[in-house]
Amino acid sequence: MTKKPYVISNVGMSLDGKLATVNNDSRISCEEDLIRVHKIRANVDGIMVGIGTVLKDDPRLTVHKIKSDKNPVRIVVDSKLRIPLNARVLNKEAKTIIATTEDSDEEKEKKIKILKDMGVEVVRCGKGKVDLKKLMGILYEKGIKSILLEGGGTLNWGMFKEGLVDEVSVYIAPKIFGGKDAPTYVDGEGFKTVDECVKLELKNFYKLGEGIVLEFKVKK
Ligand SMILES: NC(=O)C1=CN([C@@H]2O[C@H](COP(=O)(O)OP(=O)(O)OC[C@H]3O[C@@H](n4cnc5c(N)ncnc54)[C@H](O)[C@@H]3O)[C@@H](O)[C@H]2O)C=CC1
Ligand SMILES: Nc1nc(O)c(N)c(N[C@@H]2O[C@H](COP(=O)(O)O)[C@@H](O)[C@H]2O)n1
Repeated sequence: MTKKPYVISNVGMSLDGKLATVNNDSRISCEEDLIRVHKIRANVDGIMVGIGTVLKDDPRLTVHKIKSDKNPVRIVVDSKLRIPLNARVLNKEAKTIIATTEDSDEEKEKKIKILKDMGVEVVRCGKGKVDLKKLMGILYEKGIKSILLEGGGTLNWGMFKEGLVDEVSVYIAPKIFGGKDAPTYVDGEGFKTVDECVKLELKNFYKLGEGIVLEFKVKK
């Protein structure tokens, strides 16, 4: 495989592995944990989320919980180019790359032009859905050598399935959300057998606020 950025996957989840409640309330991390996450943000070249997260959370994806003179590049994986033009991730606080497919129609080409005029970079790879392996190679060539992957569950699945995640850190809040339709840390279709699944090596764990942080290396 061509060179790729080092990818750290981070989420805040309930004890039952949910990223949000069935009504999409995703206020899981305590303040101490958000500060921990922003320290990671300040030390990576890129922060990546899926369009589902942008549509539901309208995140800023900047370093705003701690002082930092640098904001990483924001990367949104958005196969069908659903990003609203007023999304906060498109503001001027940091550079933004939208990764979309090579699929084309008149409306999509118009939107790409508007995004480019706004100063947003659009990268195209894959058909039907974004080719995440190719995307990683493209981002590496652009100088993005490390990425904090901040979800959601669909993009996390895509990244784990393709073997693109190197490190995992999760904050587990002592809460149970329940709900079979509530988003989980890793959604998608899932691995069929334990043999196929992603294996992790526990590196560190500690109590933070009322929850716990777990840190793993992905076994390759
Ligand atoms: N508690 C936490 O730490 C976090 C919670 N969330 C929650 O997660 C939920 C959003 O998650 P999802 O709806 O799953 O959306 P998502 O953020 O995972 O985005 C999914 C989108 O990724 C795009 N995509 C393109 N190529 C792909 C590929 N090859 N593989 C996978 N995805 C690809 C598709 O356009 C797809 O619709 C929200 O409820 C949000 O609040 C999100 C991030 C962190
Ligand atoms: N670490 C963590 N804990 C939670 O409880 C969360 N809900 C999230 N969400 C992620 O952070 C993004 C919000 O970023 P901004 O503060 O707007 O910069 C959100 O979109 C999720 O990716 N993370």
